[in-house]
Amino acid sequence: MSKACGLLDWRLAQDRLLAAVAPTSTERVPTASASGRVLAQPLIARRNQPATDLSAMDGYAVGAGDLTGPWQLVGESAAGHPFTGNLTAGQAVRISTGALVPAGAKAILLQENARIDGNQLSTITGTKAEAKHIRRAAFDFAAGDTLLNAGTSLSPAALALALMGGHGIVDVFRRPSLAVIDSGDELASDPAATLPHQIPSSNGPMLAAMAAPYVSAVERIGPVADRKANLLAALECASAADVIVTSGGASVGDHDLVRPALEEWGATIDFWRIALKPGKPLMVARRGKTVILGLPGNPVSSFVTGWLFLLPLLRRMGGHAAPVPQAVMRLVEGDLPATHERAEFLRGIATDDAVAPLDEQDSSALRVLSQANALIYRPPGSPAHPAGSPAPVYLLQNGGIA
Ligand SMILES: Nc1nc2c(c(=O)[nH]1)N[C@H]1C(S)=C(S)[C@@H](COP(=O)(O)OP(=O)(O)OC[C@H]3O[C@@H](n4cnc5c(N)ncnc54)[C@H](O)[C@@H]3O)O[C@H]1N2
Ligand code: MOO
Repeated sequence: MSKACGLLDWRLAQDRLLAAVAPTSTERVPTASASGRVLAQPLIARRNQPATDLSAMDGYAVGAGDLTGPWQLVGESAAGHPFTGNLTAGQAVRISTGALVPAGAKAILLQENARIDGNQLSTITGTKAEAKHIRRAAFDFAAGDTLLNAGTSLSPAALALALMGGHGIVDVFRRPSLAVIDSGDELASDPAATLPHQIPSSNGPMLAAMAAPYVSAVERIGPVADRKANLLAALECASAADVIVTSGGASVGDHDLVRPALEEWGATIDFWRIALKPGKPLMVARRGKTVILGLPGNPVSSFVTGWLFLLPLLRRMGGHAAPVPQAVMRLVEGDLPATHERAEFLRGIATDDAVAPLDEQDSSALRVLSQANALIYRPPGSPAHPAGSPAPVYLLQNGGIA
């Protein structure tokens, strides 16, 4: 735990948020459209793969005996059109990749090594038919094998595996619904018509885009004026959502009304303000089954807290077994200053073995955030970090989860 006075350690805050939620219900969806959905049950193979021995190459399946031939051609086994006879010694059939290896066949002669003369098949000198070109029945998996565990998110490969395992429909967790509220008198909804005292309201669309893979629906509300009555009306409008996320108005200023509005709305504040930079004014509250995340308004603070709290929350509610981002180690190209009471997530550009911190680390600097592909993690109370030594880094492209 950090030494921050009055500020909650960000990992404890994350644990506390996630410990209080669980997936609620499941649904059955066609596997082909279940990309990114999370399995509610272990996926057990319903079939052997492959179901029978198959050829791995185009060529000729040959019967028992001398693997250098010659053989007599007696038919063809094409993909989807098996040869139904039984090959005896000295016999062969034309075979294509993926076609069923006929009964009695012992090896495959590659097409490139074959010489054909009428019905007669022989090998090019120095070559022979080989058993290694046969894919054995059930070599990939057998009926009854556990292919994927509950809590696994269906990657494109896992989705293909589920189909190959005989599952046209999968049991998955329902995803939560989300409402996103932007608040602040200075926010303009039309970025092309922004007056000098205004700024475009970018957090809501950013958070909605980040959350999109993990939610059943997103409703965007606002921008909402800095008046408690308006915030109360916005919360009421969002009340059917499983998760409500607000941005802005979370700090200590006179116009930071999210906390009083939540309290008046009947929500219980779980915690407010954590030892995190950027992202100190994070607030977590509940009303009934609804979880409310109050994120800071600064765009980078909103992004970082969205990434560290909102996305893990949505993943956990959607049944994901590993909802939090995982760090990798990279050598830092450049000195980093000491940190104080707050843990810091610095924007950087990571390559295969190194990470370069970006110059501008202001919590409103969107240009640098959009250039970054990684967040460099600096624990609270860290001494200055010398260039060339390793630090934990969270890669942003894949949500930090391999
Ligand atoms: N006296 C103190 N002042 C501040 C503290 C503090 O502890 N004491 N904390 C600072 C920190 S850290 C942060 S982070 C910010 C967060 O403040 P709020 O969550 O109350 O956010 P706002 O004041 O409403 O806005 C901050 C900044 O972000 C812009 N913003 C807000 N909403 C959006 C949006 N939807 N899209 C784009 N940009 C948005 C807003 O215009 C402000 O520029 O407080 C510090 N202050
Ligand atoms: O926490 Mo604020 O998010 O440092 O800018």
